[in-house]
Amino acid sequence: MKSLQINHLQVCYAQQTILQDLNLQIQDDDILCLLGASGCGKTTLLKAIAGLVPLTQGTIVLNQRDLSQVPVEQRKIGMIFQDYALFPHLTVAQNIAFGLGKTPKTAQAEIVAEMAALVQLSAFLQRYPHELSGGQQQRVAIARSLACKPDLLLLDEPFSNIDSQVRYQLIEEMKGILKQQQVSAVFVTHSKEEAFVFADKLALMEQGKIVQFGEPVELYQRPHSRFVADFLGSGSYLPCRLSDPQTLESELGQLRGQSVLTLANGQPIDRLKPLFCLLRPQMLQLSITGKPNATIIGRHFLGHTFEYQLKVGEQQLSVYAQDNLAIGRQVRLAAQSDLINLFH
Ligand SMILES: Nc1ncnc2c1ncn2[C@@H]1O[C@H](COP(=O)(O)OP(=O)(O)OP(=O)(O)O)[C@@H](O)[C@H]1O
Repeated sequence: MKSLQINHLQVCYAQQTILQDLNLQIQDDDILCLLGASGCGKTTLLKAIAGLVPLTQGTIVLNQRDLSQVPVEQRKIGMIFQDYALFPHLTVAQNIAFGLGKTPKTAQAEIVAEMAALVQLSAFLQRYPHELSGGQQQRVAIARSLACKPDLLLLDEPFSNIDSQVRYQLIEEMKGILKQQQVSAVFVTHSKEEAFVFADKLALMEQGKIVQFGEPVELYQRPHSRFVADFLGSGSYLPCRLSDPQTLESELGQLRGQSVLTLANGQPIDRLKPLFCLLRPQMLQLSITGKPNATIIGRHFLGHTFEYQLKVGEQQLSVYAQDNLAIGRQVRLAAQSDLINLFH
């Protein structure tokens, strides 16, 4: 079975610990995203997997092979950077063929043709990198990496230089190509939107540690901490209290869980501590009928919808709504209760 396993990894630069006790596992052709704030150690983790920085502790195992003693060039790992790192004096065909030195020339030509077709650049084989768009250059970089049949592809902010208009189309294409070629990938990004579109698995990092790992939808809908909740999307924390093990009381009325309520991290609720319920804007419904319980105190027009800031008691909440409503208007706000995330 294909897999990447990282166990108790520690990496230090000089006296500073950058990654500590980091554990991670992906399987088959999963695409893993490393997401986190600047300086949290994402690139360092990529470099550790590639063999470009030494490990202080721990192991990295790729397809049951411990990489500890395996030199960079024998790891069967491809790397793609945000600046594509193409050779400017080589054509597209020569760039794609670059890593195929030992392969006979006729086989090289076949692989180049196959890879160029895969990334839809068959008509561009004789061009030089400066004659290509950013997206096309990135496709060449991917074709060059895949030509060597890697076991794993590492991508460091691969889409950050791509125009936002074509970025998501390129991401979809790249995802399709990696799935077709059955190649696992680990990629780094600052953008949660890119992570949601490209990743099968998401590892959210904070100060050299993975704070939550899982499918993107799982992290978004079931964040284990406020840090994860806030990193992945906007939301407000509504004070509430437990009236029975399955029911919450708040300024928005009652919220009822499908089973006994716990904190978002699975720990039991401490009834002596203040309790807050995470409410994403899309979990709230604003209505102009019904008994008002909220006042509009701010609004932004987003094109496809409005985002309103509402005051509910002493609390401020954000909500999306289609209606064009004035600041100061009293409205009725209700919360959807099937996704309750509670924090102290
Ligand atoms: N060669 C180095 N020597 C010493 N410290 C380094 C070195 N490279 C990176 N660091 C430090 O290690 C920490 C993690 O850096 P890293 O590049 O892995 O972060 P990152 O999450 O990829 O950040 P960004 O999103 O800004 O690229 C930072 O504090 C950085 O200053």
